[in-house]
Amino acid sequence: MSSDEANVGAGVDRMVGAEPVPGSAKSDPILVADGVRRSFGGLTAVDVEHVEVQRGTITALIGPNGAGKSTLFNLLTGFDRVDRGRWTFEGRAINGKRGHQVARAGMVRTFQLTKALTRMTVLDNMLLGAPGQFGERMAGAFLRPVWQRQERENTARALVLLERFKLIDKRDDMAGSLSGGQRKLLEMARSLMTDPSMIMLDEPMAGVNPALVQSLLGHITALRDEGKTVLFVEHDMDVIMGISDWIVVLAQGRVIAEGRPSDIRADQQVIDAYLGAQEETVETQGSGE
Ligand SMILES: Nc1ncnc2c1ncn2[C@@H]1O[C@H](COP(=O)(O)OP(=O)(O)OP(=O)(O)O)[C@@H](O)[C@H]1O
Repeated sequence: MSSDEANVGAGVDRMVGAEPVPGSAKSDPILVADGVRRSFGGLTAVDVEHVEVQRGTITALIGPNGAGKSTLFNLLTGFDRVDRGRWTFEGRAINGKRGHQVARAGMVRTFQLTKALTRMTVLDNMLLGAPGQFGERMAGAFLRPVWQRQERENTARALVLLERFKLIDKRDDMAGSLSGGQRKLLEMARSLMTDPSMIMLDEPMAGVNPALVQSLLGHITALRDEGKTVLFVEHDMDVIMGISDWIVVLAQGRVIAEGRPSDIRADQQVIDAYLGAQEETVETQGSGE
């Protein structure tokens, strides 16, 4: 099924009124970034003039290798520092905040290389993602009932999420024993421990076997359908075209195009900068076999 069948075919255009041009205004943006710039030595990795992400959509961030996608994710989520730029989340400025503060504000992210702690159990990995963890030692004896209640609530929430992501049978296994795809599921489940309104997924499908791809896709669309906003970086064009409401194309750190999947497919600049290059790569790989 093509994206347009999935999104428009179901009669749902979640991007009503949005113009397919770089920096276009959205009717209900959850994230708005302005003049975000990051250089490494002489290399400008990110130089985004203006971008808005519409609430309650799946927006894909695509672009060739080295386009600046991960760097932009790191900046927006407080895992790297900008040279300049400001951005708001839910109408509040969050530039300058650190990762945990951004998460507390309601925007969480996963990483390209999953950060599951391999020598901890699946359940303990989930609890690490829990909000406001008191330690027993830090809390002191008189606060013990408070943190015990919080721990019970966190564990209950973790178990519900593990059930949802079909990892419940693995809860006492070491995270290191999970397959690549299961680790992606664990990371997604863990990111939901704080009940965020926006989830940023960095290459959620990379290294995932085809059987789990469908399951991950189902989880991503389910999050959107619950009203959460998903921004994801991905290279697999079938996945991108299949689930995205909107696509933002980055090349050399700049937004060169934005639009619905059908706009992006027809955009000559995108084909030249990215899709053409992808096809060439596929052909080259094919001829080498
Ligand atoms: N910590 C760093 N130090 C120096 N250069 C960096 C650093 N992080 C990223 N870069 C450079 O910034 C540019 C953008 O990198 P980034 O990883 O953001 O691209 P990307 O679009 O995510 O690429 P890919 O699709 O390959 O993951 C690249 O040229 C990269 O080499």
